[in-house]
Amino acid sequence: MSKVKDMSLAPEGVRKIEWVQKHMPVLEHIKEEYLETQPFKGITIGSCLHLEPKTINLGLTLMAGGAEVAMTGCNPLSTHDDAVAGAADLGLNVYGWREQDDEEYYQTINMVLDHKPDIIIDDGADMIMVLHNERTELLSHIKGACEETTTGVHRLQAMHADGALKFPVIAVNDAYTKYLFDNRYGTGQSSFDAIMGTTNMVIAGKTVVVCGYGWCGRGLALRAAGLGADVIVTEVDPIRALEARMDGYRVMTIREAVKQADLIITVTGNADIICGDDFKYMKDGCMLANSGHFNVEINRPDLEAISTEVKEVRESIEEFTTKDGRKIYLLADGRLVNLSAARGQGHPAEIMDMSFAVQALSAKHILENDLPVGVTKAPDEIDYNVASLKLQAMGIEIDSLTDKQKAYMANWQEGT
Ligand SMILES: NC(=O)c1ccc[n+]([C@@H]2O[C@H](COP(=O)([O-])OP(=O)(O)OC[C@H]3O[C@@H](n4cnc5c(N)ncnc54)[C@H](O)[C@@H]3O)[C@@H](O)[C@H]2O)c1
Ligand SMILES: N[C@@H](CCSC[C@H]1O[C@@H](n2cnc3c(=O)[nH]cnc32)[C@H](O)[C@@H]1O)C(=O)O
Repeated sequence: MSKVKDMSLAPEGVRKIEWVQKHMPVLEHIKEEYLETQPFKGITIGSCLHLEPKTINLGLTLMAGGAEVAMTGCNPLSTHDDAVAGAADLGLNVYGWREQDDEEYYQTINMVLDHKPDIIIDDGADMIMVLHNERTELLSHIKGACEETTTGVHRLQAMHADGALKFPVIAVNDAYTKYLFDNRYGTGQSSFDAIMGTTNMVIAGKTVVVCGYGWCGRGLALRAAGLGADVIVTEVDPIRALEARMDGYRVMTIREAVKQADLIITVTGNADIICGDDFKYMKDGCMLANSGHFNVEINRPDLEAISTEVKEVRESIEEFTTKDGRKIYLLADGRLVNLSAARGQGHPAEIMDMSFAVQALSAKHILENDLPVGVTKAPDEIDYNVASLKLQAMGIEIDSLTDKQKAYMANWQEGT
């Protein structure tokens, strides 16, 4: 069963799915293995992930392993209508379309839950919240869940600390083969890809402010510098601020940074990073984008409050005219720009290959192990397996420790 916008888009969706499959060798390897071993026979898996070709390929991998798969999106703007039509054609249960309102967004989450999943794969924890708040009759059926992103992991950890979480969760985000590549290089590349595609503007010579120097912020700052920008970082963590400075960026408060910015990108996972009077200090023409979470990092109501007019001047670009006559541009409604902008394609396939390989292996790990209620990291074996398969696919060989080296490293007596 499926609910999508337009099934006539299926052939184009299938073409796009086939393209990413050529660039997701680790997931394809797992798919072949699952086809033989059928680890999910009799199991239903429900997912709430950005619905686009790479995610559909994860769904197909789980289906190849014997699962009944039901999927919906984790963001009202990130669904690709052709990819979901293609997914429905290929036998997945898929519910979603681009530009959902809040009601439709939660309706389609509930449609997935109607399949009575044994395992949940979430991105941002919205599906897990619906399960705990509204669909409590399904809780005892759930064997466990996998969470894709930093903010989702934080929400679930907070939930567990309150004693509210009712099943085990694997923090897929916290796997090395996820955050070191997806959050850093994925967000760095796909955000600029979306910003440049949306605005058709140059980055070289601009002052770009990156708010938050976590894994995503590091990737964004690196790409901004590589594209020729003058990069400013804002932080609240003194260690990360120091690291940003020694990595070569200017570091200052947001109030100072907004005065100099041509482009500001928030990526903190926190709310109100740009709010209130910050908008009053911005230069005419300043552009704002968020690559973090939801649409709360840039406070849109505060920007509206100082504006006399708001209009869409180009796809995914709104122009706010302030009372003092400046123009400020907000991209993709302040939702994560790399996925929500009409031109946002999300991370490259080679990157999602690793993130989704960790998802596919973690789902199997939940089934095969009696995990405690709480949030745990994916086991190291999964990480090393994914990294080794990725290196192999890239044609890269590395050395192994000799017995003499192993003995040396285990020995505490040998000195200078
Ligand atoms: N766009 C994407 O595709 C994508 C990919 C991965 C993660 N994410 C999301 O991006 C966000 C960041 O993820 P991460 O892995 O980099 O997290 P992280 O925890 O590694 O980094 C977040 C950083 O933001 C800083 N911060 C918090 N409040 C701040 C404030 N008021 N001002 C300045 N800095 C502040 C923190 O100190 C921290 O260093 C999360 O919401 C995550 O879910 C998005
Ligand atoms: N529901 C939240 C989730 C934040 S998305 C952040 C996650 O998106 C994931 N992501 C980035 N690009 C893609 C993609 O192309 N396909 C599927 N997931 C992606 C990535 O792994 C990251 O952890 C929101 O919409 O605001």
